[in-house]
Amino acid sequence: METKLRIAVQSKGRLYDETMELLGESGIRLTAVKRTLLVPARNFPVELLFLRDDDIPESVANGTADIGIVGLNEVLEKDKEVEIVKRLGFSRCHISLAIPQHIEYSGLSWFNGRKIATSYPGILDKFLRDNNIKADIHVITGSVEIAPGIGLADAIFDIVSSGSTLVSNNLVEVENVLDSEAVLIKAAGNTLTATKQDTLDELLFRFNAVKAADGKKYILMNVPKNKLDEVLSILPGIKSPTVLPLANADWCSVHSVLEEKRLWEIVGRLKAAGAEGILALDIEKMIL
Ligand SMILES: Nc1ncnc2c1ncn2[C@@H]1O[C@H](COP(=O)(O)OP(=O)(O)OP(=O)(O)O)[C@@H](O)[C@H]1O
Ligand SMILES: O=P(O)(O)OC[C@H]1O[C@H](OP(=O)(O)OP(=O)(O)O)[C@H](O)[C@@H]1O
Ligand SMILES: [Mg+2]
Repeated sequence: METKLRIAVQSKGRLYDETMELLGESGIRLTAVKRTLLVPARNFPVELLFLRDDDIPESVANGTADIGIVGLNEVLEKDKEVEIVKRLGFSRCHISLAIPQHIEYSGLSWFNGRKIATSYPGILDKFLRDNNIKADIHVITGSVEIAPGIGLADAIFDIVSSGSTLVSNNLVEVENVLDSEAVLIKAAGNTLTATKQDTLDELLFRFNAVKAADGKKYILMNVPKNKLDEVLSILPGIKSPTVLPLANADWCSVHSVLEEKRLWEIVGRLKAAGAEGILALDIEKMIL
């Protein structure tokens, strides 16, 4: 029996790079650069099945793959028998209704009787039914944003991230229907073999360690002992900061972990409090 955990991943596109980065940071090395559909890892009992993202939910539901990494939007759109094991926090976007900028939006009822272009008819149909709106859904697979401009539809329902595609097509987002991100899925109600479950547990453990380190910095500094209390009161620390003696008995070395977004604010306060020789380092993994 096959003992390798088979993971369906996007073969190219928006999810590909970050999926491969996450697997790489989790220590998984592939046997060869992909060009074949199925590539085993050389140091971990997994193999990657490279697919179009549209096919990932079905491949997991029917057991072709054991797990998959795909956008939540595709999972909901395809509506296959899969369950979400973990939200992965990358490829964040939302799926929204947008209308031409010049229109004064009066609320959801504006969509009654309108024609909406989308690549996500399943999610849109459910949203419209839940809100008692009767609109005409026009399915197109790409370049959805140009539909209103060429008279193909009154509005669109599509992926929005920075919003720049909307702006360049003179559209404005009026309803955010779904917040999406990459998710790890498995077949609903299906139990993996004990060996594959062990592999999945180890994989999730590593993903958590990679994610915990994300956006964190390790900082260390020299502090005069008479300023130690003040410096410690500035540091948020995970539990409590490490304080180590130095050759000069009047000084000590303080180590801690900070959120990167607060780094400059905290460093400024540490300097003012008397800390010197402050170093801020990247953290690769954090095992909590
Ligand atoms: N601009 C964006 N910003 C962030 N995430 C996005 C963006 N566009 C798409 N995504 C996410 O990445 C997923 C894959 O997008 P991509 O454009 O690669 O899909 P695709 O063209 O359908 O690819 P495929 O060829 O595999 O079918 C989307 O389903 C969505 O979850
Ligand atoms: O809000 P924004 O940051 O502009 O991102 C949104 C756009 O990104 C995606 O398209 P992508 O750029 O992947 O091109 P595609 O049409 O080839 O999918 C999506 O289909 C939107 O069109
Ligand atoms: Mg696709």
